[in-house]
Amino acid sequence: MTTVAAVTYEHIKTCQQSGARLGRVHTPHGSFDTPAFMPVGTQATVKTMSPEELKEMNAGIILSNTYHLFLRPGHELIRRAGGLHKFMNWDRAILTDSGGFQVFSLSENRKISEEGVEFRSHLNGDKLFLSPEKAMEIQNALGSDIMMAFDECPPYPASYDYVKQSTERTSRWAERCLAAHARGRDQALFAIVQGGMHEDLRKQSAADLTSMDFPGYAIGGLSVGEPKHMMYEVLEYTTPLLPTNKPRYLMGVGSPDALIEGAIRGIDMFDCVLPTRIARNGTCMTSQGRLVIRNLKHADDFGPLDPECSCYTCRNYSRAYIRHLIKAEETFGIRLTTYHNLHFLLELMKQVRQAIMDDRLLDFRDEFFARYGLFDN
Ligand SMILES: CNc1nc2c(CCNC[C@]34C[C@H]5C[C@H](C[C@H](C5)C3)C4)c3nc(N)[nH]c(=O)c3cc2[nH]1
Ligand SMILES: [Zn+2]
Repeated sequence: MTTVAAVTYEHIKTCQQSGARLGRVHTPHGSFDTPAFMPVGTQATVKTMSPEELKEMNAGIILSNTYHLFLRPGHELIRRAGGLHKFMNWDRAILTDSGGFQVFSLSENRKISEEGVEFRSHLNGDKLFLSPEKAMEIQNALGSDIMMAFDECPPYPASYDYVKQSTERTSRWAERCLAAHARGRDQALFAIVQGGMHEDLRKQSAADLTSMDFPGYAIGGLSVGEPKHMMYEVLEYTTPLLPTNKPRYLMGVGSPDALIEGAIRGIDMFDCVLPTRIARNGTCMTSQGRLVIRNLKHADDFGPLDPECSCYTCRNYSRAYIRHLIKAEETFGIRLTTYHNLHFLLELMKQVRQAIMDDRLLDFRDEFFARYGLFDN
């Protein structure tokens, strides 16, 4: 695993049929192929998975989070532990989100100002404050390979004027993040393009941020309840505004269909809680679509979750057994569904990369949808 001092993007080829790109992202903790799905580890763990299991399924990068780790156990403790990699025994790449999104989705009575966001902890009600500078301090303490700029993800729907004010503030915050980011560390700071569903605001945000020359760019403000076709339209006019020699990360996406459609529109990196979250109530992604293991019809089905899957769960356990564990609320049950769902998405991205290599990603999409049925969220 070659490691490099900073984060760089290596373009390998462009799919002649779809325009999607095959690449590799190199980081101080190893490289990963793109388009890539990044398993999410909210509280310094990908729930119920060990680092060894994540490596077994070839996860090259995982996500963690400023907001949750700031609240508990506190970033200073993790700094004293030697950083997040050491703390959670993960020696591959880590990306941390900046916390802004979670303040809006988790905490009560938050107050946003030019300075930053004041909010109450969703754990104990303590009054807390996040700002571009604070978000940089926390992520520097965590030692993640890729840090995200502190931004505001506007709610959907929102007025044009609200999105305009918010997007312009996010650009000013990005400048403050750059200034505050401890220089000389081998951590890469990615900017986050906002602008809601408005082409002129997306253009303005992309122009502001690309003029500051970040090593990578995320597209934020999507997957916030807007119709899928709207998200794809925004991607179609936003991705081309970003440099081709740097990674593009679509935040909070997504379901299998959205991963394929995003790759077709030039996205390299994705994160989504879906596979781990739905696994905890026994819902599994399979090559034939969504499978709810609690359904009675699986009670005496001694076949695997997915006959086409080669994962540890599908090689060793039956639907009947997994259904029993989930009904009995045995934690081994959600370990098995989580392992399978993560493996499914990581495998799907491997097939997407192969389809790009073979210049046939649009054909792959049609074949996938024909068998899968559109995943309904
Ligand atoms: C779902 N749709 C969506 N997500 C979004 C996120 C969070 C990405 N996931 C990181 C996250 C978020 C939570 C849950 C897990 C762990 C940790 C806390 C980090 C993934 C976003 N994050 C930022 N900074 N900005 C956005 O515009 C944004 C838009 C999103 N739209
Ligand atoms: Zn499986």
